[in-house]
Amino acid sequence: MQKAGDPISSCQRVLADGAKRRIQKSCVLPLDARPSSGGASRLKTDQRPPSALHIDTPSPPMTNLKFGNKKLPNAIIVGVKKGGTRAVLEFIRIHPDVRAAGTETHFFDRNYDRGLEWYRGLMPRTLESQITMEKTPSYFVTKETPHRISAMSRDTKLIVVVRDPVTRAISDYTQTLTKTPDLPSFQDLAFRNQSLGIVDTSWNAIRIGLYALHLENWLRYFPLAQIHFVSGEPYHRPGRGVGSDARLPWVKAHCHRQTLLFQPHQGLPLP
Ligand SMILES: Nc1ncnc2c1ncn2[C@@H]1O[C@H](COP(=O)(O)OS(=O)(=O)O)[C@@H](OP(=O)(O)O)[C@H]1O
Repeated sequence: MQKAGDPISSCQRVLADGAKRRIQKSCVLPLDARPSSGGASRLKTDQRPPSALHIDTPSPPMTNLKFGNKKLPNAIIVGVKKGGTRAVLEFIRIHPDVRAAGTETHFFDRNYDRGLEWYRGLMPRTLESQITMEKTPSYFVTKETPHRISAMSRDTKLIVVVRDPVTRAISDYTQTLTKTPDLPSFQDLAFRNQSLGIVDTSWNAIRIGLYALHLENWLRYFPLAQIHFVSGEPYHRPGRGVGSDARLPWVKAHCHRQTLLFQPHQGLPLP
């Protein structure tokens, strides 16, 4: 693995050229893990001098190669919805030893009946040394999920991205509002009695933010040490959360600040 002080690597140059992350990650593949190329059809491998094996054989485009196997995730971002989970996953997966499912699988809450092989099929191919991840924020508040994940593997690392529950609720409400424009106001939904200030904790946008309540369910199946909590707050400031985040030192190690491009208004690294 590259050290923080190393000069710019070929991987970083690829990133600087604007190539896709998939190519960037291929930079770190050990030579002995690369499959032999299609040049063998012209000359049998055992007829060739050993020195020529890697020199005069044209390589197929890297994007056409399939490395490794699909594995069940070692780590899952289980929540919380609107906590900044996408940003955290995108920053973590900059690390060349991490590969993640592109979309939310919802396996443990909506698709459990499809079985583990279906779930495995959604995962990216990884080498032995690489970590497989996925994120589905609704897992955190789904009663069955902790038990189901522990049945898959009790060693699964869990990541929970938390955010101020009030701003989280507003973010959640705003998203719903875009799909349902005639939704009652936030205040109408948030309070059971506005004049007495009694909050309606049964409203989903509020209920999701009762982190301690949901956590109790997880602690029945996983020790606290296996659950990693991340504050999503730094990720909510455009342009922050990467170079300045001491918890993600590998981001600095693998990417020069200048090569990390940001989506305007959001701050996610470009795919
Ligand atoms: N760096 C960065 N890039 C992009 N978006 C960021 C980032 N940091 C935080 N956010 C804010 O996180 C909110 C979305 O959270 P999630 O990714 O967990 O949403 S979801 O549950 O997957 O729908 C959503 O919050 P709101 O804007 O308040 O709705 C995003 O703006």
